[in-house]
Amino acid sequence: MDRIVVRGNGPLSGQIPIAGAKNACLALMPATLLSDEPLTLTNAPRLSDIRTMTTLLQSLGAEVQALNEGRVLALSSHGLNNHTADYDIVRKMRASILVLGPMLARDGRAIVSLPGGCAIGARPVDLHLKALEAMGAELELRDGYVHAAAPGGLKGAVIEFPLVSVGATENALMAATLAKGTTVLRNAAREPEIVDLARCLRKMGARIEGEGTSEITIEGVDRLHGATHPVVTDRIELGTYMLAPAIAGGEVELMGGRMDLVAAFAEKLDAAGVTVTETDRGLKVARQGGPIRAVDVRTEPFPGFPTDLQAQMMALLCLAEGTSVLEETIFENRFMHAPELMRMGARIDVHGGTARVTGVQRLKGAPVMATDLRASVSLILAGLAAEGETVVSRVYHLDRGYERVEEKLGNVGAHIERVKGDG
Ligand SMILES: CC(=O)N[C@H]1[C@@H](OP(=O)(O)OP(=O)(O)OC[C@H]2O[C@@H](n3ccc(=O)[nH]c3=O)[C@H](O)[C@@H]2O)O[C@H](CO)[C@@H](O)[C@@H]1O
Ligand SMILES: C=C(OP(=O)(O)O)C(=O)O
Repeated sequence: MDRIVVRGNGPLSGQIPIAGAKNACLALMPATLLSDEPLTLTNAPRLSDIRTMTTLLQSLGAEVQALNEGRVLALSSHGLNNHTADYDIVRKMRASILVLGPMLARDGRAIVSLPGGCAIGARPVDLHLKALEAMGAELELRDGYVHAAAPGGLKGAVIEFPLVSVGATENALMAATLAKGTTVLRNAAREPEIVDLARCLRKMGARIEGEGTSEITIEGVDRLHGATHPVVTDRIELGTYMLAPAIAGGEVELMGGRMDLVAAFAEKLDAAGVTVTETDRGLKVARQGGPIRAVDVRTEPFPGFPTDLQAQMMALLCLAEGTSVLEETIFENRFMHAPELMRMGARIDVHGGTARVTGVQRLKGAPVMATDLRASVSLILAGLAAEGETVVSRVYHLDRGYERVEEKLGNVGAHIERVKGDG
């Protein structure tokens, strides 16, 4: 397995293009299951998670062609001939559960493996299942699979989520587009990826109002048709690369970046002593004159500070003047990067969902590894500012969500390379 080797070498300068969002694309791809007609997604990111969703959809009999070097995905569910999403694919990626709602809505049946927990938490899918049950689905859990049936079709329902779930909102939203009558989703997730999915579904003929607010209303229609849709910018890739000049110094322009996607995060950067300005091509990020300042961070559903940027923000705060308190409220076990950062000289105390980070003058390179995607990239960011060499192994986590990280950071002056071999 490959490793990423980073050598801290001072200020960065130049431009980094930001790709389409992994988490939007992973919800948009299953939307193809709602229609017989082709769905074309442009601005798709080239990531292993996208290849996993491709394999899953193909296993169901859908066609997925990657065109233009993977930037365009041409999907069609015309030949759908299997309604079972197999454990061997689903266990690799939790977003696989997003095929459940669409398959059930279109054909009245679906069998989908339960995804199981993962490194950052237990991550149950009870809210996805309850929402589908409220729409009239009959569900049975057998041998690790959800067996779902709605022989007479799904029916509109009022669904109030007890907590905000991105995935459950997406599954219910897709299912409701073909349900009979009106569905109201209350306490719905407001993430930009939800808005992007709703816009795509509307292009396919769905009748949806309220996306981006906590109440979404969907009038079911008889059928959806084909569409072409560009995947929204990846706000998590954007935020990650915004942290590169924040940590290493210098000035970097993030091409395609949008302030509305990262407003809560940019506010914390500003408080930490990092300037973010809008340009006509994206966002420009530069370190202000003085040291990095400690800031407190609490992760929350959008529009709050995203949990998917908590690990990367922690890397910055390891070098701040003073003590920062980071509170993780979304996932119960999302501080696995802390012990690895401590191996690089960071001072961090973790108690339950809270981490206290006391800034140090400098970090030192070390061999490190991570057990999830954002933890991995936080170690690369720390490596940009560390003395000596940082070697990050288990790079397959990184490849789930970052395309060519070494190329993007290398182009702005970072000393970073991918070494092929054992990891
Ligand atoms: C592919 C994708 O888009 N992944 C994102 C999505 O994950 P995902 O959609 O899985 O995350 P959710 O928003 O559903 O999870 C939020 C919280 O709700 C809990 N929960 C969720 C569903 C459920 O049925 N029952 C339940 O208890 C989860 O365990 C978690 O504690 O949103 C997360 C929160 O912004 C992000 O970190 C992930 O990157
Ligand atoms: C947690 C993440 O992804 P997933 O929900 O696919 O595990 C992430 O993108 O940081």
